[in-house]
Amino acid sequence: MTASAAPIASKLSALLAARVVPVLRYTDAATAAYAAEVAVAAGCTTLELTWTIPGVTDLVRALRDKHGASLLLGVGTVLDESQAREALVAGADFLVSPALATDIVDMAHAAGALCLLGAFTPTEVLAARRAGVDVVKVFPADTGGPKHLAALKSVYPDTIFCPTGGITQENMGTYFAAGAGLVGIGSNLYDKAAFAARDTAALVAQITRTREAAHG
Ligand SMILES: O=C[C@H](O)COP(=O)(O)O
Repeated sequence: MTASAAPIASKLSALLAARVVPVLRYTDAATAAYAAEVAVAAGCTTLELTWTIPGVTDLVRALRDKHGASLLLGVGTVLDESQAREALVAGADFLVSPALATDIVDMAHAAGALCLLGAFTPTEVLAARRAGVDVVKVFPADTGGPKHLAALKSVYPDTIFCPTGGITQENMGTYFAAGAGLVGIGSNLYDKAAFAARDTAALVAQITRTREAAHG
């Protein structure tokens, strides 16, 4: 495993400090690479690259080579041990699954990486906690909204929640108020017209505003 030697605790601190995790889900690697560079230019210190990006592990390596250990790189939509292993070998700092893929938690930790598993119900959150996850990804967040998150937080106050799915710059404050430790933003992070036009300056300005809003 080639995950950075930084201890898991410091990676968790860095993830929480970021507040917003850009979730890059694209069907081609070049578009994902562009989205990653825009996010970094806007000051994002962490990125989640979904397994659905062709050659995602090559992209992880390329971003690591270019930006070093200070950029916290996660691989998302990890569904099984084989994907987890490849992501960790590529140097992922964290793994994210949309579901209770409890078999990848110990693998991540053994490689010095964090693990975020998806859960939606109180029973699923309990299973995620028992598996030792670092953060529970409440997915899909907008199905239950901030009230659902607040209800989960009320019974699991020491769990770090990362609602993901339908989060926007406009609504993320309601999730933080409901107890989110951080949020994942995918399709709403980039203005679609600006992204299509590859208007980097506009995108950087927009994402900078989102980051600043997340820090209150
Ligand atoms: O894995 C998470 C989702 O792809 C992100 O959802 P979103 O695009 O609604 O933010």
